[in-house]
Amino acid sequence: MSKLEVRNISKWYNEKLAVENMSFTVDDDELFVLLGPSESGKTTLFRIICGFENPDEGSIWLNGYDVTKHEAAQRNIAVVFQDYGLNPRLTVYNNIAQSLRFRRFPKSEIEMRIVMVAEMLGLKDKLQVQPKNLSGGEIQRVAIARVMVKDADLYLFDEPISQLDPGTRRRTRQEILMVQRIKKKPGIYITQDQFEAFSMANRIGLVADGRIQQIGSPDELVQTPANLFVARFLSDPPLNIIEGYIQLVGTRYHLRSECMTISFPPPWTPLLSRLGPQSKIIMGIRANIIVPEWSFSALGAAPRVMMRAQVIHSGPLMGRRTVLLRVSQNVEITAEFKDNISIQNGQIITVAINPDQMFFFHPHTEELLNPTHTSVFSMH
Ligand SMILES: Nc1ncnc2c1ncn2[C@@H]1O[C@H](COP(=O)(O)OP(=O)(O)OP(=O)(O)O)[C@@H](O)[C@H]1O
Repeated sequence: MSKLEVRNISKWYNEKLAVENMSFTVDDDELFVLLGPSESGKTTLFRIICGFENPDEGSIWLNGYDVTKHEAAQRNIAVVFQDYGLNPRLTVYNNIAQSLRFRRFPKSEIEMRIVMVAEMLGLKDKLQVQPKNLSGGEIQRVAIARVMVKDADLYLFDEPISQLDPGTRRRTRQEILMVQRIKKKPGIYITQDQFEAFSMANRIGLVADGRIQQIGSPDELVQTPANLFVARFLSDPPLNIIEGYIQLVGTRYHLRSECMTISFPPPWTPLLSRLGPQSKIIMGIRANIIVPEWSFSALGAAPRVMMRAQVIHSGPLMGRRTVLLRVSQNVEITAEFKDNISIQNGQIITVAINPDQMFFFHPHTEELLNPTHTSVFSMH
């Protein structure tokens, strides 16, 4: 068994709690992506896992052993750093060989491993070159080659491709996935880029303000975001956020906002009654769930909330159309229509939203309110 366990890690820098009670495990053969905005605590946790920094609380377990007190060199971890960490005075060959020499591998074994990895990563002709004579993509591949020659218990990648052009990024992502496939060990990949996270991760740990906001597969995070932060972070175009107030009419709760009224089916009643009368609720509406009148047939029998809207602005976006709509005097929302039908500014259209695809968040904690985790509107 080779597995990483991060248990209740916290780290303070003076008054600042950089990492707060973070816990997760990464299994063999799994690539776990730590995704989050700048200053969310990713690098601090990464340094603690590597052994460059001590946690104030919690422990790190590798292969069933507590390695929290082990020096970095005692942990068998392979790392690709953000700045690649190559030695500029050494050739590519010697940069790759460094860690194997440190571990006293025989010369012939070192050569065999380097030749094999250089072949795989297209670096055969560069082995005698110094890093200053390499392109950004080649430097990146040398950094990957250095981790690939090792037999580590854990592979870590800290924002390794943020400085590369899009084509080289794509290639490098494939190479990192190849390391995972070949090594079959736990891997952690750190990034601020949601596209990168979604294209690589088995599971994502989304972090903000030093805390893990949610852990799950890419689909789980998109379909059931734990809170408003997660829903916003994973929405592009940005999430439409509308506030409404609940009202009990007879036995049923309604949510009234300036632009729409939604009648909640009975499974919502216990949850809404706990919020109290007239409580605020935050609605989150992704741009791509707003359906224009000419596509209503696609909704079939799905429940829908209808709104009249005036087109303020519309612009093409890679085969789609992003449209800014005014749906009431003070509320504008962004919709994303799949078809490229021509729309005029000022035009009045009707749009529909399936409330099962909307998110409702607690007014104070901003956690997702979901009474059953199923599509309750469709059933009533
Ligand atoms: N050595 C340090 N001394 C003091 N504060 C620090 C130190 N390292 C990090 N911090 C603070 O801890 C918080 C988390 O920083 P960290 O570098 O872990 O975030 P990050 O998510 O990796 O950000 P980025 O993506 O920009 O690298 C930040 O507020 C940062 O200013």
